[in-house]
Amino acid sequence: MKIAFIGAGQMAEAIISGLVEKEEVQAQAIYATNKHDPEQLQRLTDTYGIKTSEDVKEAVSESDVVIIAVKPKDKDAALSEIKALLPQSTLVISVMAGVPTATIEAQLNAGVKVIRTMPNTSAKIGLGATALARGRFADDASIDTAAFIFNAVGITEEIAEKDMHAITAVSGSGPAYFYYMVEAMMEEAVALGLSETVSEAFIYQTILGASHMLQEIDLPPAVLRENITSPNGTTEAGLKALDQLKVKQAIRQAVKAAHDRSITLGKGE
Ligand SMILES: NC(=O)C1=CN([C@@H]2O[C@H](COP(=O)(O)OP(=O)(O)OC[C@H]3O[C@@H](n4cnc5c(N)ncnc54)[C@H](O)[C@@H]3O)[C@@H](O)[C@H]2O)C=CC1
Ligand SMILES: O=C(O)[C@@H]1CCC=N1
Repeated sequence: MKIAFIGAGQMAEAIISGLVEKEEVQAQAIYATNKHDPEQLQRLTDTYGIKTSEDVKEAVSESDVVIIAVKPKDKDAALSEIKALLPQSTLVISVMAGVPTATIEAQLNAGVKVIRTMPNTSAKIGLGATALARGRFADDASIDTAAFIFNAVGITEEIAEKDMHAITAVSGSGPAYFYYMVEAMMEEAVALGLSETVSEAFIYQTILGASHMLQEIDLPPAVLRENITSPNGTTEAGLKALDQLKVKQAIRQAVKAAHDRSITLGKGE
């Protein structure tokens, strides 16, 4: 399978890195293109052994799958550039937040097969989570192809397209919220006198352990939390501070804000 990436930034690199590492797709069967950043293209070639070019023509006309990985604001330019080059049989996969399949279909040739996805950057290490939604002309084979690509870099699930905004808020943006929490914990750990090295080692291991507990122990997060919280103990004191500052509501508001922004992004705002 030959895959062309239109847009070779953070998300494209995460997918490319995961794919090449897993050896599901040959590096030489991956073609990446972008705009105004030849250094990034050269770096991708040097790092992953893939083909790169600023000229989309060869990449698109030779590929079975074209992955649109530009920012939503750049979609019109990117889609109009590939429209005439795209063979009818090519599957178009979008990773763009918010952008409906109908918008992409309207800007390409009639009947084009489109799969909209929402991956996350953890694809880079094979631990991504990618939601898939089919466009009007996509069939089971289209979903199978998209699932093959994204299963190589994590888990996948087909969902209804209307749920894409919610999944974007939860798993597309989600890693950033955990990094934010780690940044805050690191800052206070150092303020309390721990070295950066010790803080990093213990906080990273703590988040890894908590994640594995959620995955491997058949208990809801609330029970796992209660198991750590001794009456009048340290955890209770910490959680009280979180409650007083309404952190739960703040996190819910963050997810809602990301969801709402996905909707407006999709409208081109
Ligand atoms: N970064 C993330 O965590 C995630 C990003 N996404 C989506 O992935 C897409 C890309 O995001 P990032 O990789 O973060 O952005 P980025 O800014 O790192 O990369 C965008 C790339 O598109 C290229 N580009 C711009 N206009 C172009 C054109 N007309 N033709 C070809 N290339 C063009 C740029 O040169 C750049 O390489 C966005 O639509 C975003 O919503 C989805 C899930 C997660
Ligand atoms: O912030 C964004 O718009 C993209 C989509 C999901 C994660 N990053």
